[in-house]
Amino acid sequence: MILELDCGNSFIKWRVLEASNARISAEGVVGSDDALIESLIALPGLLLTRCRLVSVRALEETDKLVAALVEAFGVTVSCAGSAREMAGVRNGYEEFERLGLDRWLAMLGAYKLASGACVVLDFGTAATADFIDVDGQHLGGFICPGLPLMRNQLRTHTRKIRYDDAAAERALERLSPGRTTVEAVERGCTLMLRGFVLTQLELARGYWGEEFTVFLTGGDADLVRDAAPQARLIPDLVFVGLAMACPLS
Ligand SMILES: Nc1ncnc2c1ncn2[C@@H]1O[C@H](COP(=O)(O)OP(=O)(O)OP(=O)(O)O)[C@@H](O)[C@H]1O
Ligand SMILES: CC(C)(CO)[C@@H](O)C(=O)NCCC(=O)O
Ligand SMILES: [K+]
Repeated sequence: MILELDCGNSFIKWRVLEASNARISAEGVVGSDDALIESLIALPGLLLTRCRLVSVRALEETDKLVAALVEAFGVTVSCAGSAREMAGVRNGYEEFERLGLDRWLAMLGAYKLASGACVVLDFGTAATADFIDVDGQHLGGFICPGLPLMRNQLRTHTRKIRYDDAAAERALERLSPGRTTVEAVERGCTLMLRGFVLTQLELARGYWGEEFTVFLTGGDADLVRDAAPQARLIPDLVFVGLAMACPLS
């Protein structure tokens, strides 16, 4: 069995694949290294042969996680690394190694699935956009605060914005102007993300007319789906790219 990990800034997304047919036999989202190891140990019949991971965390944090995996499961771990070019995609950053690896892998996956010009929109801790031309050239991208960061900035820097997660979820049943604080904040931030999507689509039309594919991914992608009805929602886009960057044969 193969363990795949996407280590973001807030969460670790994990899944276990059968080595023979690449079917997903278990998956989850956890908040810490310890929670990951616990979730995996709890799986009946787990026999890990390999592990591949992508991390946007600090090197020391990633090394610590790798060491914990080796210790707990005796597994060999491959980590995705930066590249100037891979699978037909050319990294557009001035310093290619500075581009976030989650963005890079999502781009590899997107370009493979689209076989043409595409925009990748990822909604996690940060919201990111990346543009890939029909010939695989990465034109660059944008990084903004995602919903969790926007919400937390408001909570942290104001005295009177306080509410719980359940209220936040209820507030998003509609997007009309809020009549309570929680509605005003949750709907306002959601509209910011939708505005972000619309702007990226406008930019893409400027480059390519209607000849491009839009990909949505990340934990909050669902919240912006209405803004891009033509988009392909691919929650595991980073994992698609991870398999390309870290082949196990
Ligand atoms: N099962 C889940 N556990 C945690 N968050 C979830 C879950 N499902 C959806 N989410 C949403 O996903 C968001 C987190 O996004 P995601 O997991 O893509 O990235 P992340 O690890 O926070 O950050 P990064 O962008 O660095 O990968 C949260 O704001 C939350 O609302
Ligand atoms: C932007 C995030 C936080 C999105 O997860 C990640 O891709 C990252 O840390 N990137 C490094 C900076 C950059 O991509 O320019
Ligand atoms: K991510």
